[in-house]
Amino acid sequence: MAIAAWRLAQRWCPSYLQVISFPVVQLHMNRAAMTASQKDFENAMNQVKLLKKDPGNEVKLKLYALYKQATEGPCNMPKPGVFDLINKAKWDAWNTLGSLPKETARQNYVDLVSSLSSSLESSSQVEPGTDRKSTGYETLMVTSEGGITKITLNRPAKKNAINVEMYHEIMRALKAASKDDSSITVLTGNGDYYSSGNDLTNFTDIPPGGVEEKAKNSAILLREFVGCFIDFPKPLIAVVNGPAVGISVTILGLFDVVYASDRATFHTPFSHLGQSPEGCSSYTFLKIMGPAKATEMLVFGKKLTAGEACAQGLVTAVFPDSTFQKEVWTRLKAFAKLPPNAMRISKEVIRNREKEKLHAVNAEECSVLQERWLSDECMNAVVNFLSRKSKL
Ligand SMILES: CCCCCC/C=C/C(=O)SCCNC(=O)CCNC(=O)[C@H](O)C(C)(C)COP(=O)(O)OP(=O)(O)OC[C@H]1O[C@@H](n2cnc3c(N)ncnc32)[C@H](O)[C@@H]1OP(=O)(O)O
Repeated sequence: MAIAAWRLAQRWCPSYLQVISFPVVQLHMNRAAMTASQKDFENAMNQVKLLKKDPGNEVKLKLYALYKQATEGPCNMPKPGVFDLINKAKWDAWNTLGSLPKETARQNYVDLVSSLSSSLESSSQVEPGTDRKSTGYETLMVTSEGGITKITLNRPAKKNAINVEMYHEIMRALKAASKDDSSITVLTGNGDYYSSGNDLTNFTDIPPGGVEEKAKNSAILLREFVGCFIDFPKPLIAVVNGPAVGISVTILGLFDVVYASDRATFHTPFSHLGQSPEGCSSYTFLKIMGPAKATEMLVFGKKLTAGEACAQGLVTAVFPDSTFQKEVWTRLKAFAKLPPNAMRISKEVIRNREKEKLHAVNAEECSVLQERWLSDECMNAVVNFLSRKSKL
């Protein structure tokens, strides 16, 4: 069976990636050490064998990298030479995962295979209604299982920077999650980052109307995006698997629960970028941590550790990175078993009186930002990042 999968993989792989073999073979050697999640992992390997279409080199590299990370940990091989194209591509894919814990890699592997299984017409028989994967997302992985819809930001090579497509896809996924039969919704990131915030290349695609039109369109998009979080009707949980920057931090004030790995950091460097706060943080952060602490973050760009963010109320609980996924998902699975209508109505009672205020704050923040994006301070910061002169 393993050899058949390997042959299939070989058939899929065109020229320069031909030696990327699927890690099914090694998996069979590890059967003895199987745990519950190891079982899921093996099921995922079997799913791969049932795919009828080639998922493409990018996906195959992701599968390879996640397998290596899940079984061997962070990339420990010397970097291949520039002319060794195949091994360099594999090494790059693995190395991009940084210090992603083995358990997370295993989970991400399972999620990736699940999303492929639906989109590439798996021939396996999946019991209807037990484990649905949404297709048609380029920048996300979306799964719905056991009462939990999980939205995973999936641009790990770009530290899950949110490009225009991802803004739209997150809105679409949230709208779908608000209507599906899941009880709770989770947002998390694939790879070593939760998200590096707004993709700074968003500012480079200038329409015929020039930078003013770009700023206007961006403000409209941002307002709609944040509005989806304000209005989201079910319990919304952030599983912050690694560092979070910019808008991925500010919208946390609109989540109901925020769980963080102790590897996560929280950074809103708006002044450094010539920008101003969004995601309703100019209101929610003040309520959560008081004006002085909020000012340190939002005006002076102080980066918080997960422990500090928890002490200040932005984060609900922090877990050691090594047990993060296990501990968090145990909790989430228990929450998902609670009566869904009671949870939705309780959220409504807690949040509804603030909604109008939040929409007004959102509108004001977007209008201020629309001006900021046209400032020299902002344009210089973006140019400096894009010309590799500065990072956070
Ligand atoms: C519609 C518009 C709405 C706007 C809403 C307003 C939102 C505001 C914000 O979110 S402000 C925050 C913006 N984010 C940043 O300024 C982060 C910029 N990134 C960095 O400083 C660094 O990349 C880092 C500290 C996050 C990580 O550093 P490091 O570990 O050294 O990794 P790399 O820099 O090599 O990154 C790998 C790869 O990812 C690309 N990348 C990372 N972050 C972004 C980003 N925010 N935008 C675009 N690209 C990003 C980086 O360029 C590398 O790409 P490459 O491999 O070189 O192709």
